[in-house]
Amino acid sequence: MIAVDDLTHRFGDAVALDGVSLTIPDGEFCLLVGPNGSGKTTLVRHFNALLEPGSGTVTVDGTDVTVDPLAARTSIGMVFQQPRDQLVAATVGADVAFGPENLGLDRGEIDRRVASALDAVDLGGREDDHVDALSGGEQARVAIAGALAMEPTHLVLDEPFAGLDLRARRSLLSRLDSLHEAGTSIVVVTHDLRDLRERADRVVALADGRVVADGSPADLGDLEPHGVDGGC
Ligand SMILES: Nc1ncnc2c1ncn2[C@@H]1O[C@H](COP(=O)(O)OP(=O)(O)OP(=O)(O)O)[C@@H](O)[C@H]1O
Repeated sequence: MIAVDDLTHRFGDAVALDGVSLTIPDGEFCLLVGPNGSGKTTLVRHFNALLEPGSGTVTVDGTDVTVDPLAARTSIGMVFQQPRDQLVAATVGADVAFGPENLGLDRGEIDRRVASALDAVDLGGREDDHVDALSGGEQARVAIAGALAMEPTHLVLDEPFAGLDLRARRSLLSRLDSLHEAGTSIVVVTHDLRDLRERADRVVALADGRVVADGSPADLGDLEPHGVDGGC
C-alpha cells in the first residue's frame, strides 16, 4: 500500500503539492489526472523518495520512504516522462537486465525477466540493439521494460503512452491487464484516458497541488465539465 499523508512540497515560493492525502491499496489500478502543473509528477516522485517532503509523509507498505528509500524503490517500479534519462546501459538487453542483476537474481531468471519485459513492450528479440540507435518511442519502451523486469508490487508510469505507436500501446495495455490481474497495483499519470478509463478502479484528479476529485471512472463524467483535464 502507498499512503500519502498531508504531503506538501514547494519549489522555492511555488507550492507544487498542498496537503495531499491519498492511499493506494495493493492491487488497485489508479489513474492520476489533472492539468499541466497540477503536481502529478511531483507527487509520484515522492513515492520513491526522489524529493524531500516539505511536510507530511509517504509510506510504502508501512515504511516511511525517506527512512528506507531503497525499499520504496524496490517495491515501486517507476517510469518517468524523460525515459532516455533512465537508461543506464549501452544495449537494450543490458539495460533491462540492470535492475534484476542488482537484485542478485540468477542468470536464468534475469534472462527470463528481460525476455518477458521486452515482449510486453513489443521489443522481443532486440536485446543487442544499441539504445542510442533507438527512436524516442523505442527508448521509452526500454525504460518501461526495465521497470517491468523488476516485477515490482507497485508500478507507476508517468505518461507511458506518449510516443508509443498503436502496436506498442496495445502490447503495454495487455501487460498492464495481466499485472493488474496478478495483483500488482498500477498508477498511471496521464492526459490520455483512451483505453485506460475502462481498466481503472479509480481516478484521482489534482489541481493546483490538491486532490480535487477521487472516485471511480464512472464519476469522470462529472469531473470533465468542471475543467479537470482528462485529455479526452
Ligand atoms: N524542478 C522544479 N523546479 C521548480 N518548479 C518545479 C519543478 N518541478 C515542478 N515544478 C513546478 O511544480 C508544479 C507542479 O509540477 P508537476 O511537474 O508536478 O506537474 P504535473 O501535473 O506533473 O504537470 P505535467 O502534466 O505538465 O507533467 C508546477 O508549477 C511546476 O512548474
